[in-house]
This record gives sequence, structure tokens and C-alpha cells, in this order.
Amino acid sequence: MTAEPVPSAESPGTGVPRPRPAPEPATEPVIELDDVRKVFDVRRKAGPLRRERHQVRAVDGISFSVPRGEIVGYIGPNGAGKSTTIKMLTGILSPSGGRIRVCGIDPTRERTRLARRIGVVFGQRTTLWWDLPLRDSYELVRRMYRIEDARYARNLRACVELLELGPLLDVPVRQLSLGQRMRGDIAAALLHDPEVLYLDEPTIGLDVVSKARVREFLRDFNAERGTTILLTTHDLTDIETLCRRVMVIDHGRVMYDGELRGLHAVGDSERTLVVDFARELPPVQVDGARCVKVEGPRQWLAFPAAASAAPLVAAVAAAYPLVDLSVREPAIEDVIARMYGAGSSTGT
Ligand SMILES: Nc1ncnc2c1ncn2[C@@H]1O[C@H](COP(=O)(O)OP(=O)(O)OP(=O)(O)O)[C@@H](O)[C@H]1O
Repeated sequence: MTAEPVPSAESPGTGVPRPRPAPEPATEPVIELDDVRKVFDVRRKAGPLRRERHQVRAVDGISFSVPRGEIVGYIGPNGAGKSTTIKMLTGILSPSGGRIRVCGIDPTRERTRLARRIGVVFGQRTTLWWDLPLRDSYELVRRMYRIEDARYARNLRACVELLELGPLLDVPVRQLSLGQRMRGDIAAALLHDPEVLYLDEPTIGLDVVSKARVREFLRDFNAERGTTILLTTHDLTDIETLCRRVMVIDHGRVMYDGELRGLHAVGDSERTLVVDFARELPPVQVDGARCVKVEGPRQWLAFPAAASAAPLVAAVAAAYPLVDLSVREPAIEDVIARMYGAGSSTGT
């Protein structure tokens, strides 16, 4: 955030300097929700000729704030209320109650003004023009947002370089692979320099290499530009790589708000060390882990997700003929299920 210099001021007619307003703190919230609710009225069949009205509380009293520059993981089971929250944050849906401010703007009242300050990427849908080459889609984005030439050229150059889009610029969107299209979509959302970026499942369906590339780009972009990011995902590695803070939503309420490590501790979840030995061995015995599966020379060792893998790797390597290893994260659904088993909590 750029702090504007505060001009000195005098009280009218007195000549006595008025106290200056305090400068905004560096951690000024850029997203603020206070007791936000969204109720949908739906009609459902109650007989051959009868329909009854019914209310769905998609978001049921959510309050949180996100300081500028933070990346927050916004996770939860299907139907938890994540997309509804994001739609309200963009102004697509208006809340049934409560207060929302994004960059100080009420999204419902000033949706168009807000659109210039936010970017949105939906992993399951493209915002690009299917039959146009990427370059032409970006040109349309430039006109829609009325981005000045110099700024557009600078941002396009940065996105093309960092997302490796150069060879793809003249390819019609429909001919791009899912990973290429996703990188194209992310660039489209960033050309107008948004302060806030909403990412809804940005790595869904991508292969391991494409996922890693997208995550690396987002991490670097956030570090360089200080863009605030709200990330919805079912992939725990997205969260691990990008977010210090995670919020778990269920039934339209915040069930957890804190560090991922804390969520693991609450849910008592486990990671798995997958080890390949030089030969078949009986299930290995090491402190802090238990062997949960053996398949030929490969074994799966479960250990507490909040613990470091390093001592375990050292112990296995010292005692057994190790050839290769990898660490697998638990599925988000497993972490949340274990969290419910332990009783819900707030980590902040
Ligand atoms: N337009 C709508 N009309 C009626 N009900 C809706 C509407 N949109 C969402 N809902 C309901 O609100 C609840 C929350 O839905 P929402 O799409 O926000 O969940 P979600 O957490 O994004 O789920 P997913 O992970 O599956 O995308 C669900 O019960 C859903 O059926």
C-alpha cells in the first residue's frame, strides 16, 4: 500500500493546527465481512402438483478480515458456502444480511468500481474467448478495463514471461491444454493490476508439473506485488505451498481460522512417507511413524501431519537400504473429517 502524505491542516478560523489523521496501518484489512448471511429461497416438489418453499442458509453469519498482501486458503466440503461467499465478495450476489467491504467498497452497491480492483479465476470455467487466440482475448480485457497502454504492455510482458505463455499467444483458447488455459486465465485476471485476487480451484484437473508451475507463479506474484489472495481449493498442497492462514467453512459458518499446522493439530491428521527400499523388507519399525501398507519393496509410513518429516527420513535412511522417498499430504476432506472428530475449533 502506498501511504499518502497527509497535508498539514488548520481548524477553520482559529489558525490552530488540527490533529492529523493517523496514517493507515500497513496491515489495513482489504477484505472485511461482518456477520454476513445469504439465504436462498428455493421451491421444491412436495407432491405431483404441489411445490413448497424452503430456505437454504448458504452463508450463516460469517465474519473475518484479510489484511493486504495475505494469501488465505478458504476451504470446506462441497456445499459449505465457499462459492456463495466469493460471489458476494465480487458483487455478483448481494448478502441477505451483514456488511461486506472489499478495498473499502461495498460490492453490491459499487460492483463496477470494485471490478477494477479485483481479479477472479474459476478453475472450472474460462473467462477467455473460446475461439480467439490468447492475444486477442487479452486485447479485449484491455479494452474492457480501459488499461493504459504502458501498464498493459508491462503487465502482459510480466505475465507472459512468468507464466511461459509466449508460444501460446497466437493459439485459439479451445486448442490449449487445461494447464495452458489455466495459466492464460490467471494472466487475464491480472492484466489490470487487481489488489485482490479470488481463485476458485485454480489447480483442479492439472497435472503435477502444471500445478507446481501455477503455485510457484502465485507465490512469486504475491511476494512481488503484494496482491491479496483468497484461494478456494480441495488440494491441500495448494494450501501448504501458498497459505499461512486457512479458514474452514461448513454449513455457511467459519469452523476454523488459523494456521494450517494448527488445523493438523486439531484434526490430528497424518501425512505419509512413501519409501522405496533396495529390496522387500518386513514392515519397518521407526519411532514416530507406523507402517500402514507394504507393496514389494515399497512401504507407506504414516506420521503426525504437524510433525517434521526430517527426523523420520533420517531414521529410516540410517537403518534401512533406502532408494527413494516422497511425502504425501492428507486429503483436505480427511483433515476436515478428523477435525470434526476432534470437535471444531478456532485457531486464532
Ligand atoms: N443460486 C442458488 N439457489 C439456491 N441454493 C443455492 C444457490 N447457490 C448455492 N446454493 C446452495 O447454497 C449452499 C452453498 O453452496 P456453495 O456453492 O456456496 O458451496 P461451495 O462450498 O462452494 O461448494 P463446492 O465446493 O461444491 O463448490 C448449497 O447448499 C447450495 O446448494
